Amino acid sequence: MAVDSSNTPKSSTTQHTELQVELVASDGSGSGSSDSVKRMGGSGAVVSHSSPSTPLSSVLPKWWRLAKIWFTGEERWAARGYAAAVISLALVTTLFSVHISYAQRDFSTALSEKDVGGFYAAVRKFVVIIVIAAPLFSFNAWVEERLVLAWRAYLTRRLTRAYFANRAFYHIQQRGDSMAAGAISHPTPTTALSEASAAVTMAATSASGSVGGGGIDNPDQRLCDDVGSFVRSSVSLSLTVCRKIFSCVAFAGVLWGVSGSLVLFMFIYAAVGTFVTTAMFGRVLTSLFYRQLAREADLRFSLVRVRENAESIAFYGGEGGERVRVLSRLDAVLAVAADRIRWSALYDLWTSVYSYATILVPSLLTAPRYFAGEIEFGVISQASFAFSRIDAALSIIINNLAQISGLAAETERLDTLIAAMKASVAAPEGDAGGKDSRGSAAAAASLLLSSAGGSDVIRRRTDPDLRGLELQHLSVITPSGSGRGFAGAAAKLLATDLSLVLEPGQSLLVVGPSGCGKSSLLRAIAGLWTAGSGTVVLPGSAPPASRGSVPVFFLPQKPFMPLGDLRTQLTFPGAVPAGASGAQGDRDPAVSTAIASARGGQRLLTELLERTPLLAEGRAHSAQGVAGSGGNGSSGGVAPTLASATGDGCTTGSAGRLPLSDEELLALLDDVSLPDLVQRVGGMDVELDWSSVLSVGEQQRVAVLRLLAAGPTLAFLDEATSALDGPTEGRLYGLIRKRIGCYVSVGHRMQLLQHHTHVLECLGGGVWRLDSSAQYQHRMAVATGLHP
Ligand SMILES: Nc1ncnc2c1ncn2[C@@H]1O[C@H](COP(=O)(O)OP(=O)(O)OP(=O)(O)O)[C@@H](O)[C@H]1O
Repeated sequence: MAVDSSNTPKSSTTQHTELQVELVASDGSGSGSSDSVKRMGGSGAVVSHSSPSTPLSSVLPKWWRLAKIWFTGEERWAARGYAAAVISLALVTTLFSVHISYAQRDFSTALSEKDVGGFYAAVRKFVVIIVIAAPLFSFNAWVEERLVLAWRAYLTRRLTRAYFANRAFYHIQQRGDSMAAGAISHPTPTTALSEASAAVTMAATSASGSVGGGGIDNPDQRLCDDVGSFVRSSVSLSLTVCRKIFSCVAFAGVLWGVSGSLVLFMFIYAAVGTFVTTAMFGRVLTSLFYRQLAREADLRFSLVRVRENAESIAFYGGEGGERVRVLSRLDAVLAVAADRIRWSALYDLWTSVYSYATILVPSLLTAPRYFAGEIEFGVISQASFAFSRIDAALSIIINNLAQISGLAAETERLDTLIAAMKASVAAPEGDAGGKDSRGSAAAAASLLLSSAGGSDVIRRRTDPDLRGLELQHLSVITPSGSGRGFAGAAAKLLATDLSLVLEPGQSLLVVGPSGCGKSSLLRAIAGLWTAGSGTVVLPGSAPPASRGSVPVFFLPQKPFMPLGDLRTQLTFPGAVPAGASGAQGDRDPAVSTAIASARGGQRLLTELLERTPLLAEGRAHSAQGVAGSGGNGSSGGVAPTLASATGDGCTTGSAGRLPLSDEELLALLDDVSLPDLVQRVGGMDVELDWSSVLSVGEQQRVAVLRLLAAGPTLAFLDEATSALDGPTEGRLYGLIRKRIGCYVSVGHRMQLLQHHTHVLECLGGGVWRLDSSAQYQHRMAVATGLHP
């Protein structure tokens, strides 16, 4: 073990106290809105404000950006085929409508003239048209539904994959979400207009997706509900526009034949109506949709949290507080709903007045010519029909404003989700965005680092020959101005110029007071945080001919139990069920390329896409993957191995690992003192809510089993045995010592000392000290007076 002397406290230059710089929250959503935080009257809760709600016209380019993901992706021919089919059907059905108008005209004229023969001829014509048109109309509806389904499936898959690429889910969560306190506050406006402006302002919060720290609210809801509604509304509105255009052209011809002045009047009337409608209701309804989506997601999230933490809440007796919190979120939903009802009523009143006027106009304008004997009776009804069709076409915004507003809100929310994913590629440290977009937070971080003598990104690389760990002048700072509850928080220097080399056979225990930065050091090594400077060098490939064989494996503080059977728990993150839809190929780089356009993202996403087929093929093909994984070690950049780190394990793509047989798993269960687990739960294939049925200590033993199964070159354990009794912890460390060549643990218990060769102690203010275990023990004994 080698250590740079600058890490010892004797250096006076490093004896500074905690450096703190006040940071201003910046917007990492990429939406470009500027945030400020204000205290709203009445509720007293903190609300994040940003620029006024986006006008509808600026949503169109964002909508197209989202729409073209499908239309230019790998399913583009299917997408375009569907689009061509529904547009053609819309055209055909419009032509049928024109025919129906002529049939109606003959029908009415025959009736008024008591022409029996003409009447039955018109009825026959009408029946023929309906017999052909009815199946066409329902076929049209069927194709439309299929299109919605195919588009939604594609878009959800693409966004979900991007959500998991480059750990976007982690960075987005780190940047904070709407569950921050201010998200549920509600203004108490006194007039309809102030309500409207409050709605607009509140909407901007969700529009930028930013609440107090540049994060986005409820990404899960965006992936599930918003994608579905976006697709449905897009299809329905696009088709409505197509139909309206066809109908406008077709019926304008019909109406022009009856009265040119009617056509002229129609256009002027519709233009004035559209202007008044969008000016009066456009922004308000759109912003109310934003608020509604965000508040409903908040309510659902608060209930999910209660379900996930049911036992802790019950132990604390915290149900009273939780009930109030859930009900306050319900109040926020209801308040938005009440606003919407009020504005919808006004909007309905306006559209009714507008529409009723159009019923009278055609009769008023054509009746004098009928009375003069210039036109027959049927022409009046045909003119009314054509007039109503053109009116419907020209009043598309007036009649569909509610749906347009909803689509605008969903477009904005998906657009900011993609922007947040891009930011994860550009600035994976969980900071408030890329270098350029970080604004004052970045400036403050740079200031902090310049005092620590660094750049502002921790570099990581792999060395195929390395069997241990190397830290070169590592400085780590917290992601500032980000994260839940960290909005505007001061950046904190956790390590300054830390250098060490850990060799095979050596092990390091990281100790220090709570909150000094032990786990954060592991976060920096794992690449979850990159704010800081220096270089982390990690093993690039697994030891030859070893079992599961991954170079590096992390066990986090909180064991993660995925959904699935017991085998999935034991082999996580190694096994992806064969044929699992989540692992289906998604090789078109549309979304991924968009996201990856930021610095370095392309390579990571390409790696992800390349690995996917193997993941999809699962256990059956994983043996071949081992052979392929030999070349994973690269000497520059972030190792693919680490790029996929999540949950308990950070392993080389799971495809690179040999599947474990049940016998091997049983033997490992025996090793980690869980010999009867399989029998107790009813078999390897049983699916349970594992985090509820297993004690925390049992979950930690399962996590250690995963580590032993992976057999990495280098392992990191962050208080991974903290819930275990002393003897069990000792037994597990005995196994780890035997089977893992090199490991780093974070822990508080003195008995862990005997399982480690070295100790890295955090002294605070970014200063660390490295000792051998014996030296450390001696120092402690002297400090506590046990040793002279
Ligand atoms: N996402 C974050 N954003 C900003 N600061 C953070 C974030 N996560 C942790 N911190 C802060 O970084 C500091 C170090 O946290 P860390 O989790 O590394 O502490 P630790 O030494 O492992 O503590 P413990 O022994 O209690 O687990 C703490 O002050 C913590 O509040």
